Amino acid sequence: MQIGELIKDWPCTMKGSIRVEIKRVEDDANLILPGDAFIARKGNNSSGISYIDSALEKGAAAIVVDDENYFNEADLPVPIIWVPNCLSFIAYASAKIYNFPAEALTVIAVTGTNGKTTVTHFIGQILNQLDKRAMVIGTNGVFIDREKCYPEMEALTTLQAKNIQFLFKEAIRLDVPYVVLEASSIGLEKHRLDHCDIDIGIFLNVTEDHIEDHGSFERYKLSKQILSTLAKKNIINSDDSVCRSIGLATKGKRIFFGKGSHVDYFFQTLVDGPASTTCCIQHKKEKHIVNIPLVGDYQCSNVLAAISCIAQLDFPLSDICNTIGNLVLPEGRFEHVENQLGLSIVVDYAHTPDAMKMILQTLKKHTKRRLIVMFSCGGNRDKAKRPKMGMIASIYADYIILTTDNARNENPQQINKQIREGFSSTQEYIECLNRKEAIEHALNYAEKGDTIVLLGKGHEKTQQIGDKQKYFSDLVFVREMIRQLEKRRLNNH
Ligand SMILES: CC(=O)N[C@H]1[C@@H](OP(=O)(O)OP(=O)(O)OC[C@H]2O[C@@H](n3ccc(=O)[nH]c3=O)[C@H](O)[C@@H]2O)O[C@H](CO)[C@@H](O)[C@@H]1O[C@H](C)C(=O)N[C@@H](C)C(=O)N[C@H](CCC(=O)O)C(=O)O
Ligand SMILES: Nc1ncnc2c1ncn2[C@@H]1O[C@H](COP(=O)(O)OP(=O)(O)OP(=O)(O)O)[C@@H](O)[C@H]1O
Repeated sequence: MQIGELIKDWPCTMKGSIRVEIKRVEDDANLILPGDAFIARKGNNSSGISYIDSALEKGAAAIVVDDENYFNEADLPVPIIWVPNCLSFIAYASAKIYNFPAEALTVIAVTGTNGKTTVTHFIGQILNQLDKRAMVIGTNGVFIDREKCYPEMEALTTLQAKNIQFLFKEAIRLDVPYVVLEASSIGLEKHRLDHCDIDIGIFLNVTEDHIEDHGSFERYKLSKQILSTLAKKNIINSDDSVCRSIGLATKGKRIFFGKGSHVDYFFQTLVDGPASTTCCIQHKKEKHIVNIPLVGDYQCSNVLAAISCIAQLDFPLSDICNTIGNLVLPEGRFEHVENQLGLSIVVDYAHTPDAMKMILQTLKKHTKRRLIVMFSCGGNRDKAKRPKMGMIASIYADYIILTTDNARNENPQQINKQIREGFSSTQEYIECLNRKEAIEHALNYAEKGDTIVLLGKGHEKTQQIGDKQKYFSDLVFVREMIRQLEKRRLNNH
């Protein structure tokens, strides 16, 4: 596409020829290929302007900036364009280069502090069972019909706009009509979901997370709210007060789901078992009894979010309800680890106060003996949630193992000290900073009938210490340790 065509409907100023051919838009100079337009945007760590020379060496055919002074003074061998905001331009230009692919797809975006990965995967699984192909994009990666693909994509909850638009184009090429993606507050604020032609937006819950990134809870909420303006129809959890207020302020079409019988789709828990939950799902006068193979009211709410969404795509509610018995959680979410030690061992991704409360409340209810909780909090972010998570852990746990969870540039001992501010004075705990040793300690400390829950890392395969990502997987390590313990106990008999 010629650069003139690319920018003709966008506010901008240009120097140079409008006839230069552009293949893609790219904001990382390291990834520039000949014929790309390099978007030299300001970042948190550096400015893309420092990388213009490198982009030109790699064959950039045009440069886009949002720095007016640089634009005025620049004298480059290729066209240069000034736009008011590079991030919003990159979303538009990526969509335009691929001929606005989202318009040919059904796009569903799920936001919320917790449950986005879970609900996007549920929607994908239900669509598959209804014989529809679906692409799911989010924290755990990109999946087509439950197969992981595009492993080279950066691990973000909401991918950069250039990658989302590329995947939309891929979905069309591969004949996948539904794309379900996670909408993080950061992704929404950074325009990654602009020009995605979102058919349905889903609001799960808004509690505390990323407050330091946004500056305040109010701004975090406003970032989430952006989705309600991008989506043609919004599906809102009426049990969450912030979501409800966003829903009520929405001018477009909206559907509410939750526990109250006054909402469009509601559920009532009939049997709350140790491995599954039986619910009555109701829409107007239509009622269905479903057996959800999951525990916890919050999971029923996640399932209802997915059901309400698919029902809006004109699938009969009875057909949708028939698929619920086969739902499985994504990797690292309430994942039971098989063992012959007589223990219940769960790996979970909870890393916010609300998520922690949900999982610990659920586990406590179904634990035969003691609940042993291993966790810490991430470094360089959201300090306020540390004592809150400490308090929640202390309410439910019989024994706590404080460890390290992406301490980044902070001292993990200091992080754990802040967590302990929330502990009750009688709380039994130990600190094992080495995560491997912490898991080992949990397994050695536990006795038959106890429940161990390893929180915070879920599916993740790395631990960030300083600026380095080191390999670590709770799931891999705990399985390995269990095997060794089982062998040792067998030999001792
Ligand atoms: C806050 C945010 O959006 N950060 C992303 C952003 O970084 P940045 O804007 O600070 O960019 P920068 O590093 O200062 O660089 C400025 C510009 O120079 C370019 N550059 C930089 C270096 C270089 O050698 N060459 C070069 O061209 C960069 O590509 C960029 O265009 O652009 C980077 C390059 O694409 C991303 O890797 C980075 O995401 C980082 C990995 C990240 O951790 N983001 C997190 C905070 C994030 O987005 N999280 C949300 C929420 C998750 C949740 O809900 O838990 C998510 O949706 O994932
Ligand atoms: N509806 C919910 N309400 C509160 N907590 C939840 C809910 N659903 C899941 N959780 C908890 O949150 C954890 C993370 O779930 P999930 O990965 O689905 O959320 P997410 O919003 O995608 O998280 P992230 O944005 O960090 O990727 C789960 O392991 C579980 O402990």
